[in-house]
Amino acid sequence: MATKPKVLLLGKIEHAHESWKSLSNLADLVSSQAQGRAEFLEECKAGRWDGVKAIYRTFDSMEITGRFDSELVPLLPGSVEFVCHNGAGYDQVDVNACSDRKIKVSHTPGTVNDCTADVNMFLILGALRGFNPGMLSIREGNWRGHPLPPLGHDPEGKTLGIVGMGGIGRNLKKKCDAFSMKIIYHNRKRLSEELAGGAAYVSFEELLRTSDVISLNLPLNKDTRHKISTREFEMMKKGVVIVNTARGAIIDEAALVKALDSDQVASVGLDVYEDEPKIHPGLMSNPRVILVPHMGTWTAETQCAMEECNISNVRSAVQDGVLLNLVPEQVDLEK
Ligand SMILES: O=CC(=O)O
Repeated sequence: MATKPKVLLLGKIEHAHESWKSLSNLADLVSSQAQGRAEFLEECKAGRWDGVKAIYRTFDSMEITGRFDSELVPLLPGSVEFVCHNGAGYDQVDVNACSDRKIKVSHTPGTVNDCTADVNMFLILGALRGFNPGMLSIREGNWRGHPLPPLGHDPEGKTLGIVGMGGIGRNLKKKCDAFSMKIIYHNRKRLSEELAGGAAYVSFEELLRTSDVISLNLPLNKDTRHKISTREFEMMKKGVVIVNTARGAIIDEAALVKALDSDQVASVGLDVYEDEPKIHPGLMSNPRVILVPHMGTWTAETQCAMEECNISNVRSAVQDGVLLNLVPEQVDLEK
């Protein structure tokens, strides 16, 4: 009888237990007991994962392996053909290092759109309306605080600039339509009229110069790291509001703190940080900054859907040799 391929689990299955178990009809399910990156690399070098065809990894498995980078990927056994990442953002995986080894990478787009855009909406409303100072003072027994917090602003009629018009950006656009905001966007590629849904395409610079609220909805990679820094803050309207549910390192946090301190930026809503779980002290101490601890996808429904999606990718990889949600960088490699 032919031996079954192996599937390596890095991290935990928290919800989709039945689906995960059902994979055992196709593959031997194995998991690492490594307590950290050094131990995991040793396991790889010792041939512990030989025969593994697909890897299911979670965001939190960073604690076990660290980043899937150009040091780790070459140490994976030659049998590994697929890395299935449970998350829409896959900056924890060096896709080029995987492509060099002909390893295909998948992620879980789509499943996260609604819930991430919901947090985005919460941050836009919270930051524009300036709720945070009052929410802090009420818990200190101070009602709205003394002096009173400055008046907030209505979303209606404000220009929202969405940087990155993928699934989350487009979902956010629809939500903001309900608040009568004027939506402009910038994206690597201009979208069809149908996908843009009435949002106007503008250059990055025009978006920075004309938006009242800027929402970052683009992936983190070498081209987008610190895409928003001192120069970009200087181009923005004075008193701009910024929200980020994408990845912290898209913003240069030290430059953001300066822009807040000079009132160039009026308020900020953040779900993600440059060096999670550390938060820049200048953000932590500023009541005009709403801080959410990376909870964009933190709902029962979405966590479950993400796991199911990732398991479907593993199943399809093992059964049919194809990933359902191949990362965009590798789509051309397929041709
Ligand atoms: O941050 C969450 C995700 O990338 O899915």
